[in-house]
Amino acid sequence: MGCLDEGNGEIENGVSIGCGEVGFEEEAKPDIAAIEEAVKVLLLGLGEDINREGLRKTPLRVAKALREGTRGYRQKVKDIVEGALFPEAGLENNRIGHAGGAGGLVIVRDLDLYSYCESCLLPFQIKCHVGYVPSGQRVVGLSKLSRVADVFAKRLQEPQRLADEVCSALYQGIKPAGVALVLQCTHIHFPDIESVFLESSQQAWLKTLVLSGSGIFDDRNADVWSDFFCLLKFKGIEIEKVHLRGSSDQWWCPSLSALSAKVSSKTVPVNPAMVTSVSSILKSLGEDSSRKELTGTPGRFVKWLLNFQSIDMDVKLNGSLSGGIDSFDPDREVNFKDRQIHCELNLPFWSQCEHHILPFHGVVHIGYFISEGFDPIAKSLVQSIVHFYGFKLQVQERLTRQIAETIAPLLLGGHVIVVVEASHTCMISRGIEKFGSSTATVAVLGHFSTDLAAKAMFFQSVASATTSRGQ
Ligand SMILES: Nc1nc2c(ncn2[C@@H]2O[C@H](COP(=O)(O)OP(=O)(O)OP(=O)(O)O)[C@@H](O)[C@H]2O)c(=O)[nH]1
Ligand SMILES: [Zn+2]
Repeated sequence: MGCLDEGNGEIENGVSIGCGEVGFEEEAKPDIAAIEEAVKVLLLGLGEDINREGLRKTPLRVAKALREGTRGYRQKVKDIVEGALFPEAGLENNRIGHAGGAGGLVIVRDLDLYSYCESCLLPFQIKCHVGYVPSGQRVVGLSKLSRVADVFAKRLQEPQRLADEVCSALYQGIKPAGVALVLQCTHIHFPDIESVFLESSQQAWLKTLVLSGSGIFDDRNADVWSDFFCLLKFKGIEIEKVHLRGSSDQWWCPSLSALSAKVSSKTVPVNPAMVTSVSSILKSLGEDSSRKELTGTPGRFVKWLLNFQSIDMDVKLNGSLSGGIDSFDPDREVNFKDRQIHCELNLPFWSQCEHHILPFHGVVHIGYFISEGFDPIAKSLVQSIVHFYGFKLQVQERLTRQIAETIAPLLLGGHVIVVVEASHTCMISRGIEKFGSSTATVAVLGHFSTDLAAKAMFFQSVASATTSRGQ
């Protein structure tokens, strides 16, 4: 079995590689109790009752999720790679060419990883493609490429540094001819109340792609890179078609964008006790909260969280509700002879699961009957109702019910059906880590609970809208 040689390389934030070891100088174990106390401060800052049913265990769940999400600080590359280097012959009697353990390119593609964004503390998704060119007649166990990538993903990260750290650790750990990485990173959009109400068509995702190479991949124009991209193309990953983030890109995290900084400076001032508690969470995780990339992070995370307090939104919603409906006549029943089903489909929403304070987001579909002579509810009002209930600490079933119960009184007879489709970061980035999973919930009021044909008609409209959304 191959063994690791001494290798020293300094990686930023005090983490160094010594004989393939990667980890903080001292063993940093997150202080779960301290993180729980800090999360309670955040919940109180949102105007929440920390003793209510859904939130009682939330501080502990959040502390466990953060500990899990930063376990990389406590793992060592050496423990992963050592014992997983296998002797593998190259070409016989030195024929010209390269293959096997002496020069045959190896790539593991489509590794799903999650990391915490160091700028805003939200989890971001990574599609990782990692490859190397073996040398010295030995190859590494394929799973170790993913495990080493996960060591660095399970930290507070930024895409380019993540790619460079994995590349460097593999290059030092395996001692191959070269290592290369392509990371396709996806960050949830960073909505703020103002801009969300202005243009609800905001896309929910921001994407970037970064590369890193060492050894024979050092030179971006080396032939071996075109071999690497060809093997990615077989999986439909066309680098040319993906925005390759360069140094000119002024920011990766949407919370750093000028728009977000400008708009959010207009929203409620950030609560200093909440900012201090996020700084204490960073310290409990063993991070150096004074390192330049982290100095603004607590404030940016609190600004994100303040989207989910419910205080001033009530005013906003009631204002539009009372002014919005003038044709409402509670006694007039729908004349089902000439009724139609009006659908509002693919209304975007963002929310935070109250169990883990992690985003879940997706789309809302709403159907209701309208009669001749009655106008549908203004789409902007329906979208405001969706955002009003989205921007709270929620569970998806409650969100679905609340939207239906708020819309029903605006309708003749109150007949409404609501479907919410969402992906839950808490089920993808941690815990069961089921990438690609999504949850749908339904609320039916009045006639939709008995009129199966009407319900089927609505579901059909959603199905065609979903296909057109390319889901
Ligand atoms: N019904 C429902 N459950 C949710 C929602 N968001 C998060 N959850 C669940 O909340 C539950 C919390 O369960 P706990 O066992 O207390 O916490 P946990 O140990 O973090 O759970 P795991 O996610 O299974 O690791 C999990 O099963 C989550 O999937 C939601 O919108 N609706
Ligand atoms: Zn971010």
